[in-house]
Amino acid sequence: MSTHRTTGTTPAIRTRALTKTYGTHRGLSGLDLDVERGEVLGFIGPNGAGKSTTIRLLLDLLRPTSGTVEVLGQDPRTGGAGLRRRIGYLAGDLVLPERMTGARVVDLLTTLSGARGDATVRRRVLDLAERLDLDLSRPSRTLSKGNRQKIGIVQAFVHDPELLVLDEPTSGLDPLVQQTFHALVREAAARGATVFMSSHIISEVEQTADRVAVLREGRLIALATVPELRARSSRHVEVEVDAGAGVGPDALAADLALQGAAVRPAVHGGTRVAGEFPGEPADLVARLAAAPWRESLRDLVAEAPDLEAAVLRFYAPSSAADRQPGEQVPA
Ligand SMILES: Nc1ncnc2c1ncn2[C@@H]1O[C@H](COP(=O)(O)OP(=O)(O)OP(=O)(O)O)[C@@H](O)[C@H]1O
Repeated sequence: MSTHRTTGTTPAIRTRALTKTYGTHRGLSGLDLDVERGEVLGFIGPNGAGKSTTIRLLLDLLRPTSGTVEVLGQDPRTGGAGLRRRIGYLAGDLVLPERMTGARVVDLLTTLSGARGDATVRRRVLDLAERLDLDLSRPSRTLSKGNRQKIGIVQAFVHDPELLVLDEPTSGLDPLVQQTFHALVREAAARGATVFMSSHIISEVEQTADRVAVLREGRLIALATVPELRARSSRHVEVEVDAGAGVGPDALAADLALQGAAVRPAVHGGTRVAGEFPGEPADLVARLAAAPWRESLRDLVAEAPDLEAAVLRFYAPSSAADRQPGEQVPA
């Protein structure tokens, strides 16, 4: 295992005005981003937002048009093999040699990344394969997309790198394997590794990410912690009171400050409304406790906050146009 993780004083990743254009086409525009050591950062954005471009710039697979990038305190351009060995990388467009077995591919890639084929690494390969339910004895060409992706995950994690850079890592994985993957990310973070992982949907990163950076059309349009996003997103709430309470739907919605309230069929023959509650759970409890109809409450539903909806507001062209890069999620 590496001994120099969490000892660095510089961020694991630092970009300043990082820009990449493809001819006249914009790939990434002026990215300023610090990813702290030991942090899990979810890098999300719709197709074509510039996620893979950023990742390739971090790994010196692409060169910036302008701006700077530092990875583990070094310039990826000059860091060479020494720097690469400290990084576990899963490519978004993973291509595997068709005839090689999973075991051979992992062996080759771990050798290239500098992890010698010692007993610790061999044990780690077998452990990862077992946890991911991956048969290493089969040639890559006979594997499904999800099983190929597992090979990519094994080779990224096997040498316990200081920094994991993962491009759409859960692509093709079934929900059970996704849970195993999230556990691997949490374990890596627990030992002090930094994880930079891209996705186009937040639900894939919210379980593990400390912060989420939202990219759209090559620009960083939001950077927030998951709790901040959660606090700023609304939750779907339904309340139902006894018919005998004589409370109308408008009063119910007003007492709870529900947004976009609509009348719903009442399960128990009373009055039922549904709407979005934008505050914290404690605010909802306080409003319920203060409501004149609280003794007549028959049913209550309060769903988990919809982070997807909160983030989708940033994807909408109108919301992004005037926002500055890095601006926090508004309330
Ligand atoms: N080699 C290239 N030549 C020209 N344009 C490119 C090239 N690579 C990327 N682009 C363009 O740059 C923009 C950003 O692409 P990028 O692949 O970084 O986005 P992404 O966020 O990773 O998207 P996805 O989620 O679809 O993988 C897109 O408009 C894309 O068409």
